[in-house]
Amino acid sequence: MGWLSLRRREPALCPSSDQYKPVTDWKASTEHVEIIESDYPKSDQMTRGVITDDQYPLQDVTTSDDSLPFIPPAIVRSQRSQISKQHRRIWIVIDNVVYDCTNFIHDHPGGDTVIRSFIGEDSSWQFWRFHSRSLMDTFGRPLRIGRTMGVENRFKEPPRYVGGSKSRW
Ligand code: HEM
Repeated sequence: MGWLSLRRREPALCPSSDQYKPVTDWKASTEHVEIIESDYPKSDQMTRGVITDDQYPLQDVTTSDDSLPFIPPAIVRSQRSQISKQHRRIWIVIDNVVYDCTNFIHDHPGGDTVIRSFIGEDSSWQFWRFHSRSLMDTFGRPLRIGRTMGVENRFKEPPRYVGGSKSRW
């Protein structure tokens, strides 16, 4: 992995004319190489999308969001395409925190369909339309399994108009 840049060679002396002649060919050189840990699940996880309970356990409610273990976005998203119900984890993302609703979904007062429609996706703004912070602390916090980055919301949040000006809340 790295940046590949096209760098122009230094002008070469042309023996016939004793003048510098611009060289027009371009040489590719690797300017910066860095090894980063792959964001992608290992190939067997990628094809099967199978996550076991003990791989990403529920986290203690006293753990701060910042200290939660990082779950690569590709692993979070892979739950969406996991068709085997037996292996599918019902993970949703709210404000870059991953919640495992696999067991909770059956008790969700808003029904299971809404949560199911966000498996492996961000549902932040939709969540905050129906739940308060204290509700999140009581019912959501115990479902946290990790934090992530770059998992997107499929829907653009419609603007809210408060007192004549646009507001998110
Ligand atoms: C961490 C995940 C979630 C938790 C812990 C959770 C928890 C709850 C709780 C406790 C209620 C009852 C609220 C009350 O009685 O005032 C509720 C209602 C509801 N939830 Fe969730 N929820 C979650 C995710 C979602 C998501 C992703 C949606 C999708 C938008 C959603 C939509 C709703 C709806 C529509 C209701 C019914 C609201 C009403 O009847 O006024 N929830 N949820």
